[in-house]
Amino acid sequence: VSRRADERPLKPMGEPGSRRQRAADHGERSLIGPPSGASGEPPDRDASTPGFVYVLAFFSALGGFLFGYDTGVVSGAMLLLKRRMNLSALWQELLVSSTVGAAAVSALAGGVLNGWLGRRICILLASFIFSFGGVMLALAPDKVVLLVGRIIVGLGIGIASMTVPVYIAEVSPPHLRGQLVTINSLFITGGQFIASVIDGAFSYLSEDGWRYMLGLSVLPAVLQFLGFIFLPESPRWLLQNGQNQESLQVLRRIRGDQNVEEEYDSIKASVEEEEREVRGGGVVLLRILSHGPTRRALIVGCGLQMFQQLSGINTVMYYSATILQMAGVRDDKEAIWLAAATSATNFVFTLVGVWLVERVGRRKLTLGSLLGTGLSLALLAVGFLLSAQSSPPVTFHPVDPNNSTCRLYESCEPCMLDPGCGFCFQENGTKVFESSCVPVHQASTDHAAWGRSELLFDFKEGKSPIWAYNYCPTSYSWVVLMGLILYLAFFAPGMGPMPWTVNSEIYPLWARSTGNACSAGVNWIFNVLVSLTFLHVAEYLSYYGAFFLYTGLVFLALLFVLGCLPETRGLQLEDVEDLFMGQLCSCGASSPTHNRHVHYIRVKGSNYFHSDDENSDAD
Ligand SMILES: O[C@H]1[C@H](O)[C@@H](O)[C@H](O)[C@@H](O)[C@H]1O
Repeated sequence: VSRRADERPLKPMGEPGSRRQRAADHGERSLIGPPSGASGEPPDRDASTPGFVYVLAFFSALGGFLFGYDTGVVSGAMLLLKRRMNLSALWQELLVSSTVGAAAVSALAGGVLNGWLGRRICILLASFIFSFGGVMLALAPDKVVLLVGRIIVGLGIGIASMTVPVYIAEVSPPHLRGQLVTINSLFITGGQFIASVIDGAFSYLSEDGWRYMLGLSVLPAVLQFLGFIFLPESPRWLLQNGQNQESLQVLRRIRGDQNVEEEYDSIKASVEEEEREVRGGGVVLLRILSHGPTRRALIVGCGLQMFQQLSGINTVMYYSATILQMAGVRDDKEAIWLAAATSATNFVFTLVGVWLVERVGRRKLTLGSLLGTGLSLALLAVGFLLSAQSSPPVTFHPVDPNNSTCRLYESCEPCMLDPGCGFCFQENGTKVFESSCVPVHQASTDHAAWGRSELLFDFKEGKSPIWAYNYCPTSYSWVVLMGLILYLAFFAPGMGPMPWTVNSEIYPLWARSTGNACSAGVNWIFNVLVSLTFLHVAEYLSYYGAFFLYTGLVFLALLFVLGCLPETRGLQLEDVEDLFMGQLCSCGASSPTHNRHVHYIRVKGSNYFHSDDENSDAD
């Protein structure tokens, strides 16, 4: 009967019996020859990390770019498409959410594909799917082909979203892993930013602009496909699949003149031990659930991804245009460019995350980010609350031919929360006058169903009324705007990238594909849930209520991370499992590397560690 791993006590790294020690023991039997770094001096990591690993990270992260581009570009494309193809609200919703839905399905299926075909083939497959879907979208003759294209692109995004972080984590040296995996998230937000710029640039081409917007993603997809024809498979996957020589060759290629023997031994020992421990096969997910440390890792991984989406990032990104309209930006074109500024903020602050991840570690970065995100959400909510309390009254009640609900509202707030109505008003400086609540046009939310000319009749010459759909004019918009900027500045370095980074490193090799598939699936499922429910939540709780709700969820996330997220910085992937040996919610407190950054050096078959205080800062 095999020993249950969750019954094993938590062992400090380097103690006899830890993975590291087992790897060192295994090293004594190594066939590869004496280690080159056995002098007792820590290896000069910066000098010996070859550029090739950055090339690998770049080509892989193009998958992140496509993820960001394809999810980001659709809002701008939809503005043109809904007019060109006369799309109903249902079709618009379908075209937007089908991609995210398809990504959820393919991320879940990606686990099996990853284990079976390997990371490299999966990335090749994803870039092929992206290219094919992109061509289809660019040439689409009608909305049905568009829908099929969007689903195909979504399938690519799902596979890429779970494979790329795993691949980067598996090829990176431990001291750079966090930074390189976080670059994938940087590429996601970079993709969203470029998409918003492309949306802005091509919005002037009202005829065919959407074809360029949707089709341009083919370029990075083809670049990634070509690159990966020449790039190697992950050495860890190769070893797991018995291709030992190939694995060693790849390790030598990606580590340059560094000593690869210890890493090779460590992976090999880990694979062998896993084979013994998880002998018997069966469904990997069931094995994960019945094995304490991996079950706990899965809870942490999925919890992080769930809370990332429950923090409302995609609502805030999507809603930024409306927030800007509240702040007085009334021109459509100007709003599009300012929305690009929002995604630029998200991008720039993700860069801060790349810089911080190896300096402060995943845990502190996530905690700090959550704290700031929660406070910014509260500020956003207060901004919306103040705006609601000073909501301008309806002063003009035109006769409603259809007796719609719009005629019942006395102020802008309930009127704008009703998806069937909009607020029509005149403005003198910040003073609102001659305002009414009228039904929105069935085909487009850009104008009212009727009554515009009737209203115009009453208004002063030369001044046309402003049509506000989804927002109310307010003098507290600056509070909301500040909340928005602070939100992005805090979310982007931590809660944006860390769920992806942490998931790429917390599972043992046998559970890595499935663990990442599940957590990426959770991310996509909550992405759909939050974006589809936002307007309904706002209808019941009002905007400030919705943002207070997100604030509460971020507070829960903070407790979750505080209790359950261990620090993985600087550890070899094979050692991370040891962090989950203890109780789930003691991870933060009992992490063996807490306040201690372990650095191992092999000396003639035995090992010891240098602490951070000595000479091994990972910067
Ligand atoms: O990490 C990413 C990033 O933060 C994006 O901005 C967001 O749109 C995604 O949903 C998220 O997974």
